[in-house]
Amino acid sequence: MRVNLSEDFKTKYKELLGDRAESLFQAIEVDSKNAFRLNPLKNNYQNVQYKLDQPIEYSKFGYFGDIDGNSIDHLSGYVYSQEPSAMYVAEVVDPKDEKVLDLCAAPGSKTTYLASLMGGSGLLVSNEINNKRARVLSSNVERMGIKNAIVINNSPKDLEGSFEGYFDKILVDAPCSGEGMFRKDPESVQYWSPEYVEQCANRQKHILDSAFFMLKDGGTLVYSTCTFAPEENENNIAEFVKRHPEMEIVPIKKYSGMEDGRPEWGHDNQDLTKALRMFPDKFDGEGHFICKMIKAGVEKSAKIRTFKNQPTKIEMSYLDKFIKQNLTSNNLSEIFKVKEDLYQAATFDNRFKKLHVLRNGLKLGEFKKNRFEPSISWMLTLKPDDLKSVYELDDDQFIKYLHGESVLIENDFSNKWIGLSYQGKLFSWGRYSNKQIKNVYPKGLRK
Ligand SMILES: C[S@@+](CC[C@H](N)C(=O)[O-])C[C@H]1O[C@@H](n2cnc3c(N)ncnc32)[C@H](O)[C@@H]1O
Repeated sequence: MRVNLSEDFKTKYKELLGDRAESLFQAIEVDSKNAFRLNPLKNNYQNVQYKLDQPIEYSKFGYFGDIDGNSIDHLSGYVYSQEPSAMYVAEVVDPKDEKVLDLCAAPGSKTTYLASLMGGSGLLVSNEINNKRARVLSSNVERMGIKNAIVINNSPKDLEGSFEGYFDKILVDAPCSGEGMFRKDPESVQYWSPEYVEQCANRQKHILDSAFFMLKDGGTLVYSTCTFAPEENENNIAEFVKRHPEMEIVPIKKYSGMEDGRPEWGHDNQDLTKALRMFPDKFDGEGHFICKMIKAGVEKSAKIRTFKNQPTKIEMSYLDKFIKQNLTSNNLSEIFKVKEDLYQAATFDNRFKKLHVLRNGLKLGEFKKNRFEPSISWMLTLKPDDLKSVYELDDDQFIKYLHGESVLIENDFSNKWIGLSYQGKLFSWGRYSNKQIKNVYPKGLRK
């Protein structure tokens, strides 16, 4: 036995699923299939070293297969590893040029997928309550070259005060008992107990109520979990729509192997057949539940009160000089400063000022004594044509650079800040001086 399911767990699912329970238990013993997504925000984004011969039919960017976390495709944000079932969640949200809240967002699989679908338009608010996890979320947003996201670290309750009726779409990818992930992460079985399932259901209820409060009339709420537990899925949704009759469950397109939600597990609410379940004995992915709901009423846009904290004239001149020397054009807009850091904002809405913001849009760099120094986040959004100079590293130079070493080269460059690429993918700035590329790869990313 690879996964040590408890007797309580087995008894519960035998009661709920009858004869089918055995096939579920057997599926939990089988190795899960890995998958990854391409990132359409990148230049030539399909140009990756991995085979793209097993596309996932319900995902615009997903493929079955393994990726290597040390590969250039991963480091430069061309690929993101994601379990196949989880990929469908962002597709169900279907975000457009609008205000989207991902309320439980770390480590960022769904946020980065939402950003891929938004293609740089609209505002993506990626919130995570746990600070350590929020920082991982922020680094994934950076790696994937996302410009239109603000990453915040607050509790759902903290957000309510500022965002009543604000968002067009909200995703609650809730913290759950994780039963659907047992086969991918067998260790997690040890945390399971009937009481833990109840605790999760109770926490989810509060998160859902916060989401309801922040959703605009006519807005869409998508709720998802990676657990089988009816308490956390159908039952929670049935009670939620009872508390908030303005919410209507709406159908989700189902692909092969996807099943209807079970009304008998949720107060016999027949609308739950419109929700979606993925069980690993019938579906090529881990266990998941998704429900989509719409809030009654006509959409009206929340008024935005703006703030700005502009760089000084002299700082602007450092930035202009940097751009003139190193870039082919100046496409920046909406820039603002936080301490010495310069950002291109995802939002100037005042409401975010009170929150714990980890990044608002794109960090461009920072002002040092009498100059501007660019940040890697900016590089991860650039294309080779945006830069005056790009240097393609060979295999040895790439390994050295990732270690934090400088690299000697034959070429001469007339400018100082050059784009470094490997296998045609930009992944870092390099500081050129006298036939040497000085290492500026962030210490935390070195290998
Ligand atoms: C299932 S995970 C989210 C996964 C993420 N959406 C992704 O696709 O990468 C749930 C997240 O909810 C967070 N969380 C825990 N308690 C919470 C609470 N009371 N309110 C909001 N989020 C909470 C956890 O820290 C965790 O990061």
